[in-house]
Amino acid sequence: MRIPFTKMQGAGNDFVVLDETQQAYGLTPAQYRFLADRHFGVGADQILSVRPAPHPGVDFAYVIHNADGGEVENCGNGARCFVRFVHDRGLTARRQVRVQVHGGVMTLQLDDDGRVTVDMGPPVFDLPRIPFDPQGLTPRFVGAWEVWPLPLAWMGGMAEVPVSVLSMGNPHAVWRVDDVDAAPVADWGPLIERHANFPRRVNAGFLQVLDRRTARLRVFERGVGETLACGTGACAAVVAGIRHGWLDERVDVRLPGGTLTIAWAASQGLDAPVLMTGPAEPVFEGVIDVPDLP
Ligand SMILES: N[C@H](CCC[C@H](N)C(=O)O)C(=O)O
Repeated sequence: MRIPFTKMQGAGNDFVVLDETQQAYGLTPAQYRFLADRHFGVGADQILSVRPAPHPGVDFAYVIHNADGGEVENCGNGARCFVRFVHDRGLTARRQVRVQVHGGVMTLQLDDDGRVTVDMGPPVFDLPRIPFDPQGLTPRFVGAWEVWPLPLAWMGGMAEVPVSVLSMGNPHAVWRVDDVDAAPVADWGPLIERHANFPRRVNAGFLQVLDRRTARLRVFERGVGETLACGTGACAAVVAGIRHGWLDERVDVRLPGGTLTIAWAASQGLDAPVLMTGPAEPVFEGVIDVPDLP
């Protein structure tokens, strides 16, 4: 099947974007994996599908597949690229669009300077909705909020990682570390991602607080591995930092691929929406023959 696509990136988190507003390609997980493959396909962290609005309350549907072929609930950097894509292709004349994702409805605003602000909706802390199974774990409190001591089997022994858990439509575990450059992202990221207490796996964020308005972050993403940036991960890390009293309500998050600005007015209530601002750039367009893969 010959498919046109647009390659895009948001702070180095990269995507293959497909316009399925006129026709659905009906791709299989193996075909999504092919598109994401950096040697045999186009290469991307996620595949984003633009689809028709499923109901009058939104302008489009937004479907996301990780590089491993699995469909997921949300993608923050992808949302910024989404609105840039639909505007640049003339699928809408509006600079603000609402999209339906598994994780809910988001409002995307294409700013005059080319950056994009996304209303990501409120964070979710209800453990079963993350989902996180606390079985066998006893939390301790930092500030007014739990930290869960996650046991990791490592080098024949047991390590313990203190994580804050929440959902931004997709699951996140955030660990505050002293130095992200020295953090065991490659070794412990996969162990956290697939930990038994996360029934649908989890995105693992490694947060370093520089000051109350500046943080560094590395993310080992569920279904991908370490990426240059993770939008929902930056949101989750700032929410965790604010709840634990480490951060103010507006933070610049420095990721390896770029900086995102996250704002969460927690003083107005935990159901306040999280706002994310950052770049969204097209890289190239192309056409690719996707083999029949069951
Ligand atoms: N790996 C994530 C999906 C993409 C999230 C990330 N690329 C973002 O910008 O939010 C998950 O499995 O939940």
